Amino acid sequence: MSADSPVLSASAHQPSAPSLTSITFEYVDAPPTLLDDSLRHRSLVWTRNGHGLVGFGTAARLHTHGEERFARARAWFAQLIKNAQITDPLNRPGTGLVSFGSFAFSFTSVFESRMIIPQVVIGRDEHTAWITLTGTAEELNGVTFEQALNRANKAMADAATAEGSAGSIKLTSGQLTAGSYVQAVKKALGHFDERGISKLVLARDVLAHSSTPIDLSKIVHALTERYGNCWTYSVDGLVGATPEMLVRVTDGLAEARVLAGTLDRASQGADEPDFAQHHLFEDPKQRNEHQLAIDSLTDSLNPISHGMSAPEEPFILQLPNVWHLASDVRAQLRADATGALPSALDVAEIFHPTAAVCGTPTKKAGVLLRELEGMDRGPYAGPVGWVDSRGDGEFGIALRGGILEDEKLMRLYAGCGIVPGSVPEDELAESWAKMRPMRQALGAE
Ligand SMILES: C=C(O[C@H]1C=CC=C(C(=O)O)[C@@H]1O)C(=O)O
Repeated sequence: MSADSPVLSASAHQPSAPSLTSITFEYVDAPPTLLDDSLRHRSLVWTRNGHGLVGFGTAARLHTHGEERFARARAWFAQLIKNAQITDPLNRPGTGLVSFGSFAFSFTSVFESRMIIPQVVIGRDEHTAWITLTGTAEELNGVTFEQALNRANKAMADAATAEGSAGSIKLTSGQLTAGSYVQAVKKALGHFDERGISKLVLARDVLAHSSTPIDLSKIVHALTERYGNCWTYSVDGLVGATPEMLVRVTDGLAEARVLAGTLDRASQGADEPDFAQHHLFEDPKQRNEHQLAIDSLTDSLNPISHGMSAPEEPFILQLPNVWHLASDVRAQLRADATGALPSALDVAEIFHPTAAVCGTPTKKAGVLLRELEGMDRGPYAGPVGWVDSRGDGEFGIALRGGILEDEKLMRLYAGCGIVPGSVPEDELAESWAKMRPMRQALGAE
């Protein structure tokens, strides 16, 4: 098996699921820095504080789009699990057969939502580490741990890019210039009453042109070092570090981190120690924006769960670039009539798009944001993460990131929740603050 093995792929029109074999080995004396050491230009990444998954190569993939993108992905993955031979002595979240996934924000997007089963997965959680190989039965017949380790090392070498000197970065406007973003925010505020909208999240994009090929492993390293508390992701050129967990499912327990309400840390004066408390936690506009995001999540979670716990008040999440109002919500998922619990992918579909990335009410906000942004968000603000054959998994919201459009060009995105009382120029400044992690990772500031 090599990165050049024929890829078993399926398109939206021919969703065929191959017969795969998947073998997991415990990696007993793995170094603590295992995941950081594994990051490469073309690796698939989901990591936080040194835990998570790094994948290499493609054993199978599905590309799909449109309104049925999640349903097709779920059906394909279910069929694939049914056909698979899985040997997994660890039986933990992220071991055994795993698929990475990245989904377009909108059903109108030309971006192809995708599921990718890597040939090699290196994983680590707080207790142990592992290597999973996935391929045909023939390829994996009699494979030992030492061979698995060799294959992992080979996959890492294949996924690396030639070291290039760090290039210079130039930022230019994307589909929405700074001026047209301010105008869009003004227009949004003017439409709220007549359209019955209480919150709209408007995004914009910026292009980062590099003088040399962009090495994604350098970006991912920079993000994990500085934003270790966020979930760093890299899937087929979509890369970033999101602070927002759409849903983590572990054995039927669903957990989400809802964010809405933002303050740029660069705006704090030296003589204002309680700055975030005053300007974020005690600000009625910010609290309203946050409450709308909580309501949207709990409305989606209620019908599929019981025993929900949501805090009465948010906490202040401090990141290197911004503060956010944050709330951690958890609930036990309900089994369906057949006794099956919803998977992380099922729940991601149900939650998407939350009011943190679309608005309230969802449908009306979605229509207005397409009108005012006039751009294709691609996978920005869509679910990104992984799911395993048990249904455990994690999907974050693809924020604070960018998409590699060609080897020297990356498109960065950021959006801001607009509510009555929002000041357009402040929202533009906030969008810059939200792009800071990627601008720094690219060396653009
Ligand atoms: C839409 C984004 O952030 C969301 C998440 C947290 C706080 C937000 C805000 O305060 O506007 C946004 O709703 C983005 O980073 O592109």
